[in-house]
Amino acid sequence: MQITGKEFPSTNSNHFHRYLQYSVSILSSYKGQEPFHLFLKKYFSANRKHGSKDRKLITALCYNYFRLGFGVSTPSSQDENFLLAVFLCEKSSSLFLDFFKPELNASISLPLIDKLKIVNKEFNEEKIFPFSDELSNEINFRQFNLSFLIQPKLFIRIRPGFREIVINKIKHPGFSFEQLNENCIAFSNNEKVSNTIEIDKEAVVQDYNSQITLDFLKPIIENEKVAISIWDCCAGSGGKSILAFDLFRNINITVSDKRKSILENLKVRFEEAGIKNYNPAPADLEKSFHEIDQSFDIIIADVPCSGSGTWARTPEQLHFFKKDEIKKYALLQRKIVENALPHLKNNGHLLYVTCSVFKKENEENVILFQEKYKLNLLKLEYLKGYEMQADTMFVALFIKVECSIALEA
Ligand SMILES: C[S@@+](CC[C@H](N)C(=O)[O-])C[C@H]1O[C@@H](n2cnc3c(N)ncnc32)[C@H](O)[C@@H]1O
Repeated sequence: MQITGKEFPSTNSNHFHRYLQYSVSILSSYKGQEPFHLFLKKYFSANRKHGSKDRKLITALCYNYFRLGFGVSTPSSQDENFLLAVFLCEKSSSLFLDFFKPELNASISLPLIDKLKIVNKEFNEEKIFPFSDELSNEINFRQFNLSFLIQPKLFIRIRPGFREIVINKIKHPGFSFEQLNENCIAFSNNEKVSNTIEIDKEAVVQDYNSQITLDFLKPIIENEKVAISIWDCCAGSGGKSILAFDLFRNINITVSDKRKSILENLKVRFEEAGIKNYNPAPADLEKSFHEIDQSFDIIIADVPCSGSGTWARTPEQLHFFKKDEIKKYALLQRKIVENALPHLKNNGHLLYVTCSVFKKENEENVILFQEKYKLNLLKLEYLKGYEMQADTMFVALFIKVECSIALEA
């Protein structure tokens, strides 16, 4: 959403002031208790006075504000910070900014690097992300910080057999899109692709890097003559499992998750996707569990995590995430892997995935898995989304060399 100001019902100065007041008041009542988009949805349904243009503008003002993270150097009023955020995060001339700060609006279309020089007394981009001491050394700190000032793209993955149909559909209504590889299309985040494409049947909405998380499994599965058994043990609504079905024909898949409700979503998505042959089972891997009594060739552990590699999509997390949660996630991830491992065959593979940039959840867990669980690390990689308006993910592939944890009877 661009705040050009053309969308304002009038250019009356009262209007501009009111938008700022609404946004300040919304942010003062938001304490990070739920994702900001859900909070806004509730606010707008309780405040019917805001029409659709108001809603878009207030939403954009608030998200831009969150994008500043901890970068504001000098104490200034919240109004000033909202205007600074419009200047840094928007790309084209804004009547709104022009009203309050015409001198900044005159430079709004400059490259980000030049805009940062203009406001270098008020804003330090190296302070946007507040957890630098927890960040993996693999992540380029400056680029990662700058990525928060730019809204990530929306990505879809075209499903097998639907390429022509999807490309024709998105060409016709004049969507602006970029084809990144055979199956991956990027849109600006405002494009309403779900009105045009049959989501989950023809294409899935899936981040660019999420689309390549299973590439490490290709050499293991592709040349196998017999069917490979896979357990997607934190399956959520099934993004990785649908990807596995689309990539590999010779697999049997079991999906589980702690939340029964998300498995219901998975079932709906699988139905849309035409996937019938799978075993669903709720299983909380933090505890010992009895719902799964089989051993698998491959376990995909796309574990719950801080999500810090996706915070450019949810920049409110920069303000509300608590550092001590990183350790809690790292411990939960260990527990999940520990409880899943007895169900991995000897010489079977564990694919460990997070969307975190924190070393505790990634490299440090990888070290622990090797030492404590006798897994051999084959490969690891950060899939760096901050360079391309996508999510950043971490993937590590292990092989189980000996049965160190016995399967419960
Ligand atoms: C990163 S999400 C999975 C995303 C999913 N694989 C996808 O690609 O769409 C992590 C999932 O782990 C699940 N989870 C959290 N705690 C768990 C636990 N103790 N046992 C099993 N699953 C858990 C969450 O419900 C969530 O759906």
